[in-house]
Amino acid sequence: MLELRHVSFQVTDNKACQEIIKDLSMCIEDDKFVVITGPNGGGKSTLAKLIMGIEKPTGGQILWNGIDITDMSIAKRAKLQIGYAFQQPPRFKGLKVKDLLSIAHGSELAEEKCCSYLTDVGLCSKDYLDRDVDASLSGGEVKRIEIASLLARQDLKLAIFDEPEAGIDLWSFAKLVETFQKLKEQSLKSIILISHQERIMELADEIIVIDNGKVKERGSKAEILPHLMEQFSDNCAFKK
Ligand SMILES: Nc1ncnc2c1ncn2[C@@H]1O[C@H](COP(=O)(O)OP(=O)(O)OP(=O)(O)O)[C@@H](O)[C@H]1O
Repeated sequence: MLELRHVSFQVTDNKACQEIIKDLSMCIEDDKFVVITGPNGGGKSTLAKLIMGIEKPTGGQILWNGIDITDMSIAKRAKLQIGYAFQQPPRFKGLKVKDLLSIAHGSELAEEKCCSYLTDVGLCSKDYLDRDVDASLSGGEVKRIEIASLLARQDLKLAIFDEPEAGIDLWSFAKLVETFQKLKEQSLKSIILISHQERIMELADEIIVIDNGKVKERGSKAEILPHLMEQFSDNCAFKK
């Protein structure tokens, strides 16, 4: 179980202090598929980065299966089987896609297995295995390779996907929805998926709305989705 206790995160910008996450407490139960949503700038990615250790909270505690991970490095959290796919993934000059997938997997992956992870994210695998994960890939390609590398981490107990739909075409998005549906059915890990997409929210066991650095609402999709769509239909934060 993941537990956040009174977590806060402040930054100082031009001498002004901004509180991005505000005394936020929540638990994510094991093997749940949780979608985090909410308006742009509400603090969703920051929250994901705090869970992964990319940012350090300025207050509060984060516990993973009862272990206090608040001050742990990203590498240590990765060893505790927590993984994160960035909203804007990094590129690795000189590293081939098949090698990235093997590194993520933790051992040499057979070509056939690499291909199946790439197919799961809507990429025609044979075209990509030997490509470098560098600036020659488009934004949507690198994004899907990043998601495939998290899928290749079979040991994960908590997988965090930050807006997997961002920059992805409609055909690949349909494939991704199918892949997330399969992950949910396997029920082998907790999944936190940050998304604005109704079709992804429909997969959720639970939806958490983060707004202005706080949990604004949380509940089942039956409780949250209908009025969420109503509430935000005018400001285009959510797309069908
Ligand atoms: N290191 C930082 N320094 C200054 N401001 C920051 C920093 N990190 C985040 N912010 C600000 O905090 C707010 C929350 O950012 P965050 O990326 O977490 O939002 P989000 O909910 O993921 O938004 P979106 O839906 O647009 O991806 C934004 O206003 C952002 O500009």
